[in-house]
Amino acid sequence: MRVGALGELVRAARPVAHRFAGAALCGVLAFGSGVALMGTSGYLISRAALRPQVVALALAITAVRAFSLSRAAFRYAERVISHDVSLRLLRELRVRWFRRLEPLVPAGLPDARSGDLLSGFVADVEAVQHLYLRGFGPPLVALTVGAGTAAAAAWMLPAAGLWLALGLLPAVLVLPAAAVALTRGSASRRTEARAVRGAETVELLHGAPDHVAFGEVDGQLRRIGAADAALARIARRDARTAGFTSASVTLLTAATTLAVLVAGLDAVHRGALSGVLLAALALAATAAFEAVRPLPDAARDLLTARGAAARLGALTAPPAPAADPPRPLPAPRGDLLRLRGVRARYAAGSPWVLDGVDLDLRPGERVALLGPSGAGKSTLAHLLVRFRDPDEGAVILDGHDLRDYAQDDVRRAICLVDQHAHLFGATIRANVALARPDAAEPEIVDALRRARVWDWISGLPGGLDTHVGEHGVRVSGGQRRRIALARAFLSGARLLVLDEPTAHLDPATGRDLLADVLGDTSGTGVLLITHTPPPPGTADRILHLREGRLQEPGAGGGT
Ligand SMILES: Nc1ncnc2c1ncn2[C@@H]1O[C@H](COP(=O)(O)OP(=O)(O)OP(=O)(O)O)[C@@H](O)[C@H]1O
Repeated sequence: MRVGALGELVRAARPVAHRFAGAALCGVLAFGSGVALMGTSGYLISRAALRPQVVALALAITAVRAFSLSRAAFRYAERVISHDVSLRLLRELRVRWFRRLEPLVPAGLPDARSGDLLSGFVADVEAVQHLYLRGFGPPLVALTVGAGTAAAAAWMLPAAGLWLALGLLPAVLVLPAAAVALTRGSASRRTEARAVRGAETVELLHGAPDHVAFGEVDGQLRRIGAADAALARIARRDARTAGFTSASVTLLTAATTLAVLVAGLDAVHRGALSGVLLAALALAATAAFEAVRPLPDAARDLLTARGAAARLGALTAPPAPAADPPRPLPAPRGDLLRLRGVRARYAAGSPWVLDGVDLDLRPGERVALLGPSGAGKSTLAHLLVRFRDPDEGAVILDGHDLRDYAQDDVRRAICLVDQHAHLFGATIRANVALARPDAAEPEIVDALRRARVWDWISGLPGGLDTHVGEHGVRVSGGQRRRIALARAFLSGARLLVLDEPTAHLDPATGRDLLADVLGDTSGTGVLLITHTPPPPGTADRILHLREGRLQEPGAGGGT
């Protein structure tokens, strides 16, 4: 793993480091109690077989009781603390990665498919979370308990300690290395296969009508099936590896116990070890392997977490297309907007989409921006809400460059209703109130009325509380646009940028809507992006975007 990525992940865990240490300590005490329980039990049974006075067994009986209770108590505590750490880390990591991803999203993640993002991002964040509890925790516990048990065994009988150490070493070093070697490629292949399956499934769901219309459902299902089969193959291979390492640990346990037993028997015959300690030694050796059993899985989890961290790093590596200044200016009112010599393009060396745009939008002015498809109208709109910044020139709001304000403040002053305005899978009320969560119902109704959609909503059985479905699938394209428009009206922004608000509307409703939007006398400025000229007399100015520049054919409603 890159040191940077690992270092960052360790830093992210700093707030829960003491809890992690607590979980590891409880783990050590639980496994330690298990070893001690087995050892004292062996001693107790051997000693009891010699039929001493009960009082001579009292200490061993108490110790067995104490260790059986402490093992359960520490195991319980370890589980509670480690789950708590796990959930806290998950929250910390989700927020951390989401914060990184969020600034990249407005300008789009052109290389990512949404299904990939959905399955890959979530799974990767969860895998990184396991780095600590499954990747770092078990080795810490195993090393402490293994070394402690070997040392205790050596204290009783050096040969037993040596055999135990020799048996534990392959379980600590060789088997985890073998697990990593056998599954090296599978962690990334599994994530890729999962991402492909997620992407293809989302593709099937989103494109269902087109798949059905063009008879492509079977083809799409085959692609999902192939991704699923690839996942199953990887899972079978992983299961074989897990079976191999688990069986190997069992074999090592049996062989080491046998070796300790033989060494112990020899020592008993030589009189170097009391016979009642023989069973204690052998059983403690068996118990010590319980602590090292999770190590091969831990090594695989480390590998998976490493890959996940690398993918998350790569996904969020591109610099954000717009960033907040270190000390933002106070929020602008959003009165006067100026563009000066604005040039923008999507890649260095590619043609300029905007090539020297100058524009003044005075308070309350209503301007229509026309241009053929691909002329750069949406690109211009994105510059106004800082989804991206101009490559050259400046967008100036209330006398200051947009880049001197916090992005959120700019978006409160200038509200964009994008071509692809999104409706969330919630009620109409929630979708509109998103712009101003404290808005009263009459304000929401008023916004919907201005967007010319209230008549339809008021006739619905659920009214404002009608659910629009995921991505607004239960409402028509035109209704979706108008609900999004109502959201912009409710926002209270001083300048609205409306990208094709009349798409999907019948000509009469479209005309009425434009007349309402442009005829608004509340002082809100409007930049209307459209392919078709607005009704005569409604816009203060009509501008044309051609070859990256704005041209003004004349004031008024005609073109
Ligand atoms: N994310 C992007 N990456 C690369 N090129 C892009 C990107 N977005 C837009 N473009 C290109 O920039 C040009 C302008 O696109 P833009 O969406 O601004 O045009 P538009 O005038 O809004 O078109 P329409 O009226 O069809 O919506 C197009 O040639 C388009 O292919």
